[in-house]
Amino acid sequence: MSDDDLNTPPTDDLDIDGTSGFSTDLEGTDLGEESSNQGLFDDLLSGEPIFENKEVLRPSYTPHELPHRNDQINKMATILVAALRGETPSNILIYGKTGTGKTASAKFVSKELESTSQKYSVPCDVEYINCEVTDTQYRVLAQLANKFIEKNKARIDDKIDSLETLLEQVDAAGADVDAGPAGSNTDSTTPAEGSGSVSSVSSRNQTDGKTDDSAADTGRPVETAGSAEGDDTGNATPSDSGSTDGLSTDEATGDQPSPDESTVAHPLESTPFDSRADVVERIEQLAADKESFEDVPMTGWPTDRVYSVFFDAVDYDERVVVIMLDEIDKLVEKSGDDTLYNLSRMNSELENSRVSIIGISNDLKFTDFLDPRVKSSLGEEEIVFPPYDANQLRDILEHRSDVAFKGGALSEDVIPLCAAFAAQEHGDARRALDLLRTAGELAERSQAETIDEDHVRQAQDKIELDRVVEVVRTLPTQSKLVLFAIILLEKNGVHSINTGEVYNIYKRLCEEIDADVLTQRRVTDLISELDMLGIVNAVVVSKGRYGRTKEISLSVPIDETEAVLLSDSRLSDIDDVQPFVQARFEN
Ligand SMILES: Nc1ncnc2c1ncn2[C@@H]1O[C@H](COP(=O)(O)OP(=O)(O)OP(=O)(O)O)[C@@H](O)[C@H]1O
Repeated sequence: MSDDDLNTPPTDDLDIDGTSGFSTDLEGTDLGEESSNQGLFDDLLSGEPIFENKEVLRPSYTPHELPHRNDQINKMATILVAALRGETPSNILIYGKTGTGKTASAKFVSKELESTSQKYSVPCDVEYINCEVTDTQYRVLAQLANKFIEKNKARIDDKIDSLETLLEQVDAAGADVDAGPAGSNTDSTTPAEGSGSVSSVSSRNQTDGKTDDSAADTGRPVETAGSAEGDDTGNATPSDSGSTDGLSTDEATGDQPSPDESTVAHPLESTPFDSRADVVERIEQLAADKESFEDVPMTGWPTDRVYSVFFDAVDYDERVVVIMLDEIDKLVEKSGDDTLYNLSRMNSELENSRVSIIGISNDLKFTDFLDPRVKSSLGEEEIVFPPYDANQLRDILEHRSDVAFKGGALSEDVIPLCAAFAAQEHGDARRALDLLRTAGELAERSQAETIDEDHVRQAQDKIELDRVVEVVRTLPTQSKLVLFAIILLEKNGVHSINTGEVYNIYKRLCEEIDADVLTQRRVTDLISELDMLGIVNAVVVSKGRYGRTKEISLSVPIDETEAVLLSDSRLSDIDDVQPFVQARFEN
């Protein structure tokens, strides 16, 4: 706390009626009782809002429809349907430029997969990881381990609930249950029936050593009671066992009541349990399993321990697991291909479950850095997402704008223009949606009644500037120094800047802030990188017998870029830059 802070009276002491010295700040403001505010926001609210629901234009919104992605979505579904048949789906590599709907389509398909798997009670889990955020093997495995532990615990709770209901039914039947089913209960429905957890009572952890042939074990989809609408996927086939209780009658042991003895089944009859004690023992064992799960901390364990916890968590139950690794190239770039290697060889060791990987990337080149075995395993199936053209982008925007804007808020040429701008970039739907949203915001800010072409052009400039600011802000210091040298030259009216001139000023700047001085060759590379980022334009020109040289010019607004550079605390130490420019002809 500063001295000033200490001298500031607590707000409770503020005397707004003007009797104390602190009232001056509030002079002229009307805080009268009849009006609790002064309409600061009223004016802004009074304009007819342009947006009906702005959220649908934000990147976080998941659309229900994805026009122009049917082929890719169908291909993914055709591969992943294997999971619903209890088989291991091939691994999939999805690639395409940014904003081509890869993530949105993959998430859409995985949602459908999970809901269909619930419908047919086929255990299938999809886990999504964004490798730009979770970018080390440790973090990926830890995150997956914890997610599966959570799922296992939830499943155990369901199983225990189901078994406790079974116990209640056994008790209600009131027979000599330890002697086997007596057939005296009045409720013919076992708790597992229609509970949606058909696989639950029949896990590999059964202590009685019995197996059941429920769908969960064979992987065949079984309709649960209440969800037997039939096969609307055209792919999954409901169980033909004719038994929907998931607990095979083969398991029932003990004295089977003969049909004439009783027409009502005992609660334990079609279960793997012989007695009440068996059920109690199973509940205790499940509770002990749950207790034994230990969450992985986000740092600190040896990686092989994390892997082994993850492995056990996945293998705890019979299921097909689909692991979706978005921005998979970032993971490989940051921490190599160990994670992918470990994930892709898991299936040969798993006993109960099967793992399939979906990798999503903007850039196929990352596969060059993969071990050939990982590369061929990961790329079993490849799905390409081509860029959208202007017409497709127009459709996408039209779908969203119906919900996003008030009727009549868009003038006719707005959507075609947004689509055309985004198509010029690289067919990026995210960019198109950003443009439309920003144009709407600019129109709203200027209290216009409709969004017009001008708002779209302003939005394009604003987005471009935001991009430049972000790129420049996150450059490494050395690149910032090179860029600063180019800016200084341009500001001093130097045209056709060459690498030697940039290098001389760059060296002076380095000395000024005590930074390492790189070689001219390295600085030439940094200039090429700035060129690739679209911040400078560097063209090689031939100087006849003097050889070839690069002519460099700035491609971004000079003042804004300089301001961003000077907001870096190291560069802001450079006081008087004028003398540096004199250095450009020195060697
Ligand atoms: N066909 C489409 N229909 C509707 N919206 C779409 C479509 N394709 C993409 N979008 C929207 O565009 C935005 C970007 O899509 P998405 O995140 O799926 O792209 P991506 O290819 O994964 O990009 P990146 O590689 O940068 O992650 C999202 O808001 C998404 O909802």
